[in-house]
Amino acid sequence: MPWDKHGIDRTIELGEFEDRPEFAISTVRVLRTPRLQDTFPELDVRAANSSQRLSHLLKAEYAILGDIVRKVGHAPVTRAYVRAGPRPKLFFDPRKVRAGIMTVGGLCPGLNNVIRELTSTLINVYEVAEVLGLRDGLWGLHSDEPDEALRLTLDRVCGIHLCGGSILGSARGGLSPELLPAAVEGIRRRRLDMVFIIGGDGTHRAAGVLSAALREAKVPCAVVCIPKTIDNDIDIIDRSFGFSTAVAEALTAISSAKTEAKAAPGGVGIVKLMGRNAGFIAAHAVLACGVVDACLTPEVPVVLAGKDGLLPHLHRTVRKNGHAVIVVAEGAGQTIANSDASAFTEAGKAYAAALAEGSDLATAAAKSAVLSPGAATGSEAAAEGERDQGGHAKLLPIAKFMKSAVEAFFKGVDEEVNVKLIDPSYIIRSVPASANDALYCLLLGQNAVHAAMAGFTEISLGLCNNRMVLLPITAIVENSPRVMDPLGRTWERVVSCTGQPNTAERLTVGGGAGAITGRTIF
Ligand SMILES: Nc1ncnc2c1ncn2[C@@H]1O[C@H](COP(=O)(O)OP(=O)(O)OP(=O)(O)O)[C@@H](O)[C@H]1O
Ligand SMILES: O=P(O)(O)OC[C@H]1O[C@](O)(CO)[C@@H](O)[C@@H]1O
Repeated sequence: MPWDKHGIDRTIELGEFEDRPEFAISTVRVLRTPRLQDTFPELDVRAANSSQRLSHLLKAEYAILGDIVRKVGHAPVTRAYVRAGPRPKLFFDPRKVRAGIMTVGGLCPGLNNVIRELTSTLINVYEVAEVLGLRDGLWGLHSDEPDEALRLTLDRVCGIHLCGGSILGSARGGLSPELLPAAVEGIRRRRLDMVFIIGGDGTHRAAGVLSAALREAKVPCAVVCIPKTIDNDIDIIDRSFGFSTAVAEALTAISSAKTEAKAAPGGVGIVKLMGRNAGFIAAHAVLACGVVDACLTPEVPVVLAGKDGLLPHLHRTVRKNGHAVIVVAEGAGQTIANSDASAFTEAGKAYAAALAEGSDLATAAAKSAVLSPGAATGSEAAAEGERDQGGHAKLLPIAKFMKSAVEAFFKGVDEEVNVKLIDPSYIIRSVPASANDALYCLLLGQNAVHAAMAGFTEISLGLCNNRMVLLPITAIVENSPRVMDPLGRTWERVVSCTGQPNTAERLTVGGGAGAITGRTIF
């Protein structure tokens, strides 16, 4: 059957590209992926991949194009990535391989799936000598527990993916400059040929530092990262595993908020979701459930009063529907989160007075921009305050602030409001992976092992245009954590779904008179 059996929309002749050079690709540059062979050519065993379980061995030149969409003005040079998969030649002799696995950072649905798949691919496909599960993130490199206590076997990993969490434990910290030499020594002492480090952007940075130190110390150990974060803030890849499970779990909380808000007079449900720098979880949950009236994310300024004010929008929504639901990402509005919420009573009074005088809703909203200086200034405390082991600033409680601000505003309007704050918190990331994420984890685990066995190092991997590719860690960390484009299509969809005022453009021009904005804090 010919490939065009269903008919074709149009044919673009190459000649057309010649006339329209802005669409043409003349050069494809495949991103270089480091290999141990470059540093340790003398150790390259160049063994034929003789696994009985593999029949599709990839040729070195297989690559996946990075830019699928071609826009006017795109450079004629495009990126491509090395395709992941089993290679015909191995750097290591599988029977001698000793491998280590670690999970680093916060939990994420699917961690156990990846641990199980790494272990079973190493044992079943390559029949390696030893697989060790190092405990408590990067701290595992410093532990002197005997290998027997850490050994991962097929029995040990059987069924672990049915539970959330990580059987190895997960932690932040463990690779400060003072700890780095001991971490390298830990790898040398255990004679590890490859370490699989499952973690987020911070972990990738740590893995880059560790790889460089291993190279310098002449330790021939492959470092392969597997990107993990429910925040979906790792650059280049289509998505990180666990993200869609977390979004699905968030829908349960939003649905409860809707039910609670509907049942109470003047009900307003607020759901707080994770997302320190990036609002992907909040935005995707809002789009997926379709019952939310306002979404606050770190990327888009939070404007509470005035023409584009969220509070007048909520009042309108409650008046029209009897209730409203708000989703707040934890990193949103950090410059206002500890300002004086009671000041919004004045905003509510001014808004109500304008309505009573016969102003239309837009004019009344504009008049609500009457605020005490305490509310308008906010605070930068989140950037300066306490930090966790990963160096992240402890966030200010934006969801609680929103609850107080809504209550204060409705008090000023003199209307009843019942605000219910739901914080599903760690629930969304401690659940087992969905089927979709489980499948993704399987592909990641298998391909990570294939890459390490072939000698790739200082790399990560993931889906790129729906194909599994290998990526240098340096390329991953360059623009991670990534954030949602406030002027992009996802945010536009959120605004059209919620009906909230779009305050995104203020990111570039700063807050207008009377507007309260919460800028992004990185
Ligand atoms: N530049 C760096 N150099 C050395 N180690 C680092 C570096 N950045 C991060 N790390 C280490 O990696 C650990 C994990 O990083 P981080 O806490 O940012 O979590 P993460 O990997 O981004 O995962 P999550 O998405 O759960 O936050 C840190 O606790 C720290 O020990
Ligand atoms: O409290 P912990 O474990 O540091 O994790 C919180 C952070 O982890 C993340 O979920 C990323 O995994 C962030 O959204 C959140 O701020």
